[in-house]
Amino acid sequence: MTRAVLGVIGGSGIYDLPGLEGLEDVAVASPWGEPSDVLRRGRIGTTEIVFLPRHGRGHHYSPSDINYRANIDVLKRAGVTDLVSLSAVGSFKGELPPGHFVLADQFVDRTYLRPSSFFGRGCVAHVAFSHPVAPLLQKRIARAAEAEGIAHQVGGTAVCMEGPAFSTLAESLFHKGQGWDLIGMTSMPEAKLAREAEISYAFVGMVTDFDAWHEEVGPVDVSQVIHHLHSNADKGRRLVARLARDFPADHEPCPIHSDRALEHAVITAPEHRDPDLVAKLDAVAGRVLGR
Ligand SMILES: CSC[C@H]1O[C@H](OP(=O)(O)O)[C@H](O)[C@@H]1O
Ligand SMILES: Nc1ncnc2[nH]cnc12
Repeated sequence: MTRAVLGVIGGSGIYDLPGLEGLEDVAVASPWGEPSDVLRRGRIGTTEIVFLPRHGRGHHYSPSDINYRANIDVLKRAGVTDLVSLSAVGSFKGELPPGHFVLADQFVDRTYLRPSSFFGRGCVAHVAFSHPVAPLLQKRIARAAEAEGIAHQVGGTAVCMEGPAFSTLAESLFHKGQGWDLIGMTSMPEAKLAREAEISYAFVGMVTDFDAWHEEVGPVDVSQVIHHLHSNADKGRRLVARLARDFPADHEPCPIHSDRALEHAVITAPEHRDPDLVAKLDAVAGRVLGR
């Protein structure tokens, strides 16, 4: 049995988690570079929580500048077993208006400026990623949303764009035409890296706008986005508090093996592995690389 540690990545508008007991800030070093901020550790009830604001406190990293590898690496080093990603998103559906939460479980990666794997030359690994979200964690979040009376949809597809500018009208109509639900700028490569690090991951998209497609609403209005960011942030914090309150003491083995994703993934023969890369992988892949 592994003790559960609930990680929370706060997105735009969520730079803190009030209500943590026994709070301490811990600067965790990573061989992958600078994470977005120090980790804030604490407890809600008996559940251990580790919180990291994705853009840093003060929001100084743009979506393309975030060191996603360092963020996931330090969360792994802190013992995080289950990770909830909170993210402000645009919606492609009239029935998913600002204020709605969407527990997306599919992603389309349209980013192009971000390293998206811990692995590479000298240690190649291929993890399964057809189902990026851990179903038991998603179910627990859905129950917490229900209990808190937060309007939400379970499941959905989020496209991740590079940003930081919002989409053109043509892009927005194209994305909507695909039948996708949401657009954001940060789910990728975060979700992929969590899988490589064998952390069970779930995503909460908190809708702030209708992107650019909506004829009556028009283009994204940043002042409206910020208004909704603030009201969503309060609900997001309530959601996490409820999730934590009812969280099991031990990590629940993931039925789709998101917590064992590296079991057969490393393909480079031991004698051909780059010792420097293997050393950097101590936290993420130590379980299978024998470190
Ligand atoms: C302020 S709206 C655009 C900004 O908000 C989202 O950030 P996050 O996913 O961290 O909540 C979006 O991805 C953009 O970075
Ligand atoms: N319309 C949008 N496009 C991309 N990211 C977003 N985050 C919030 N709203 C967004």
